[in-house]
Amino acid sequence: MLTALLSRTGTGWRLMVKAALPSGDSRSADAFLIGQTGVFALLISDKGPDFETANQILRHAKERFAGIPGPQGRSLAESAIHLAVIGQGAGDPRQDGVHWSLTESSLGRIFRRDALHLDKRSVATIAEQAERRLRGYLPLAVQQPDREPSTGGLLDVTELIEDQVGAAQRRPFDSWLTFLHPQQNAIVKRDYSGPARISGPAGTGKTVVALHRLRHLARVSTGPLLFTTYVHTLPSVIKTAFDRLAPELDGRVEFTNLHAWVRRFLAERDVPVQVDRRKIDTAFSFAWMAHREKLQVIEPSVDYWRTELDRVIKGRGITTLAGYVAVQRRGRILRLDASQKARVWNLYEHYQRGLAERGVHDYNDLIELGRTELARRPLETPYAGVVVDEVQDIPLCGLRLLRELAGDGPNRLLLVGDGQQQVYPGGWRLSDAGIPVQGRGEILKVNYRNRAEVLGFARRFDATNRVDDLDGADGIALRAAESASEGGTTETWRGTSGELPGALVEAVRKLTARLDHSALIVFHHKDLGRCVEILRAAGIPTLALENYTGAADGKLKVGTVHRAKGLDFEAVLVLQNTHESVTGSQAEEERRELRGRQHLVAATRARDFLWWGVLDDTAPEQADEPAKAVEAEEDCVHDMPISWCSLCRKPPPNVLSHGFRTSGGNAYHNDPDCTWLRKGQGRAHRQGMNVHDVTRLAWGSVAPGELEPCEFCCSPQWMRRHGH
Ligand SMILES: Nc1ncnc2c1ncn2[C@@H]1O[C@H](COP(=O)(O)OP(=O)(O)OP(=O)(O)O)[C@@H](O)[C@H]1O
Repeated sequence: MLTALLSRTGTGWRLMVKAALPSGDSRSADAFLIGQTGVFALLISDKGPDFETANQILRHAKERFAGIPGPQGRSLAESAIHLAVIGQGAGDPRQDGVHWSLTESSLGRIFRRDALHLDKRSVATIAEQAERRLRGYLPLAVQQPDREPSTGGLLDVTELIEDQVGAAQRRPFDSWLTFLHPQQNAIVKRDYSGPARISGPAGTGKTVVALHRLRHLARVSTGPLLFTTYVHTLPSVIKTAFDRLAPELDGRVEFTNLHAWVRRFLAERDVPVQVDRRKIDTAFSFAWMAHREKLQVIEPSVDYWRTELDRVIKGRGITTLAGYVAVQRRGRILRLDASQKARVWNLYEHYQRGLAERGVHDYNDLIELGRTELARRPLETPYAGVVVDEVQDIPLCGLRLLRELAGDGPNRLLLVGDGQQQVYPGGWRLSDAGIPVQGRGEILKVNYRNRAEVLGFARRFDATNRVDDLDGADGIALRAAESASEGGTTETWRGTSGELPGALVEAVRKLTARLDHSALIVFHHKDLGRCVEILRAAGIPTLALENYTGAADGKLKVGTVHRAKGLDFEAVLVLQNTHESVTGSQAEEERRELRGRQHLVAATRARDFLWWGVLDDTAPEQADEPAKAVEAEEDCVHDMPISWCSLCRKPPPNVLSHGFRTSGGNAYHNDPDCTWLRKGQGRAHRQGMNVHDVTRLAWGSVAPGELEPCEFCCSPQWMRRHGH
């Protein structure tokens, strides 16, 4: 056994062995092995230690290695220290999450190159410190023969192993796996008597700390653990990172998004639930048709009112008009008096009837069903800990559910997020959800992700925080974050749709980062379609962010900011579209705030390089060019239905062949037969336009009259801007 360990010292591993073996001291390790995969306290024993002994040996190891300084004022994290028991009778190598059980033949797991956490310099620094701190241990190493290319024996074997794992070896070191800021280190182990909150600006390591803490909780508790978030793409990427941090905890922590968790829970309990996006949209469209006139005089945007239903009324679990009248609508700038709220309530009731008639639930209903079921019969095996990341985007009803799921016990609930990065509308106070965090709020301030140049660029965005980061107290803005790394590059571009293909492809080609460590982020689906088409034509491989799991695949990641939040990439390209209405209304002010936060999120996804492109087709001299007219048609920025002819209730004409006519705020086809649908459908697909409802119509899932104009496209401003 010792020979096998000694042989590794020829490839940079450092070994320290107890001076007297057997020592009869069962509270400390027989040996320590330090290398690029971490620090291993080794116990040579055929019979695995009991839980208490294993913890004691680990504790001893952590005490000896605690606080070993690393780069940038950080110190060695406990997660870098492992206990491995090596003997004859080892079974499952990841037995109980506290120690690894290995035999001589499975010893190689320690040396696996797909889990490199430390560079060679850090290994040397830690070993030097360890030699000073570990009394009673002797450093041992093989004599290094002069390494001729033809040298035979042991080193050849290890070189062979290195060759086999060459690809994995080349990956960059994620130093967050082993070195944490003292404040981060403290949060990982802190005991919280109730729900706790980690806030702090983008890139300050909130998620990193949450993962270290999950690992810590897994070791000090026995129940299952849950990591959840609102975004459905994030959990799988975070799981990949967690597997690198704590490979021994395989399966102990569940990573899933909130809605997926509720769906699974309801399925297990045989609670019928029917969520159908199309039917939900249809129910809303009908309700809107019936009530829009009364609401448009307050605020013309259909989006605005849908958000009011989703995020305020249903998102906050309001079920009576009196409750709605009384509520403070956090995150909404436009004030509504009681009579205006009564009009909104009519819309809500109509919508609810629509859902019931169609036998469907929306996403808020799903959460409420989950809450009801949980109250009826709590979980048989409660979670030992629940971590909620990107908490700022979770609706209030979701927060309530998570609180009920986690319970009030110590260390049960950890809420992680940053109000400046809210990419969906709305707002809340933690106290609204009955979650008290006083005295258990942590704020991280050192940004480790973005190099100084990138951080400087992102700080320019005016991102108003509309959720409370510390239950009433203000959070820390990105402007106040400290920068941990120098350098970085930013580039900007501004141009028209016609110039975009050349500029975008050039920007991608110039990337020095690997394509799969890079991403393109946009803010609207139609820009996404446009960019993907450009990249496809240029032969650049892409992967939609919704399919990204953190695996390396050689492809550029592409998606909207909603899918990119919480992630980071070495290089990021962002495409902003200047097309925004300018009515100066309060609702628009809210949209502008939201956009500011979304811009901040997009910019802070970049570690080293940020390309910020601005698509601007509004230059007056270009307005009359025929080619631009097609672009104008594509310029509906909403995911809502595209414009409909007020006369025949069919989709809009292709502006080149038919054009619009407006009267009294309505839009009419110029084509008397309104044949746009038949002619335009294929074209719409090809152009990556907002074809959502064209397709719905073609599938027959809705009747023409059920759909509504996109208020943005049909707005007088839009018409004027595009010469209609
Ligand atoms: N202690 C650390 N040492 C080195 N790098 C770190 C450390 N903490 C965080 N980082 C780096 O910063 C990046 C951002 O960390 P993380 O995603 O946890 O930040 P965050 O605060 O959750 O960010 P956001 O709110 O923007 O999603 C990590 O991918 C990691 O590379």
